[in-house]
Amino acid sequence: MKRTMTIAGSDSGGGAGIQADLKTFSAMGTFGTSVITAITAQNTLGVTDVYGLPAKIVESQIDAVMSDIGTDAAKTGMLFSAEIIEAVANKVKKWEIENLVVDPVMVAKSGDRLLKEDAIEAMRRKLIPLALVITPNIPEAEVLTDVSIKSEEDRRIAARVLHSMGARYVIVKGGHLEGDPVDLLFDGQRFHEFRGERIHTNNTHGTGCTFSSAIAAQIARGRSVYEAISIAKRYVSEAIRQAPHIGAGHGPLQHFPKWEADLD
Ligand SMILES: Nc1ncnc2c1ncn2[C@@H]1O[C@H](COP(=O)(O)OP(=O)(O)OP(=O)(O)O)[C@@H](O)[C@H]1O
Ligand SMILES: Cc1ncc(COP(=O)(O)O)c(N)n1
Repeated sequence: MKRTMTIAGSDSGGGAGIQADLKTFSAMGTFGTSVITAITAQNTLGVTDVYGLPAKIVESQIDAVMSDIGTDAAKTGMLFSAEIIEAVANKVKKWEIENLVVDPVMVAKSGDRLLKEDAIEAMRRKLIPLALVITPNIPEAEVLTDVSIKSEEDRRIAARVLHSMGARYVIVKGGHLEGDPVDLLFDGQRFHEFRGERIHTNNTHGTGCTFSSAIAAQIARGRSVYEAISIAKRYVSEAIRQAPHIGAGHGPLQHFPKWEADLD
């Protein structure tokens, strides 16, 4: 069985973070392991408290997983601080993790901050150069590149800047745009658009986490980055469509046991 590791924050509400990642890994037929960076007290309405863990325990969790179980791909989500980002980057190098998907999580759907302001430079310099795939949404791409994205041309410029920082594949997600969500991939040479149909709903808590985890799991299973993104997009759409209507705010998605089995 292929192995997938998430390095991310815990969401007590079960909709995003580590919890969404493990559900997605499982649905994709991979064995998921988890490295927790921060604990959030969170539900569908928002984040009421955050406790960042010391970088040392993040490092020892990675060592514990890698020294015994290993991984075929990994993803990062909420990394909270510059110290944690540096610790993760060092361990990714030490353990030679090449299939790394970086979801540069900065704020929750509710608007609460999940990454300290002074950690953005560490993300740019230490982690992005190690990424096989980086999956920013539009506001994250703007913060990382200092490009204000007002048009499709601006989005392409931002994707090029992120590629020049060292990420091999850049996908700037279109969930925050008006109309049907189109995600833009840049592989260093060509642009490719992944088109979806907008589902009008409040149940979108965890879409970004689910998307990046599904990409990591499909890469672990040997698919190309293009195939992995296309499968991840179908999975997220279906997971939004069948969301269970839990909580009074941005509700979580529905995950599907053994979804992978239906693919081939
Ligand atoms: N309402 C929607 N209907 C269909 N697809 C969506 C919708 N919202 C987001 N998506 C898709 O979900 C995936 C995640 O994108 P999104 O831009 O929402 O990520 P995100 O902004 O990181 O998530 P979040 O805002 O929860 O942090 C993308 O493939 C996007 O196109
Ligand atoms: C612990 C944690 N990590 C990430 C997110 C972002 O969620 P999304 O998947 O919606 O981008 C979150 N709300 N909480």
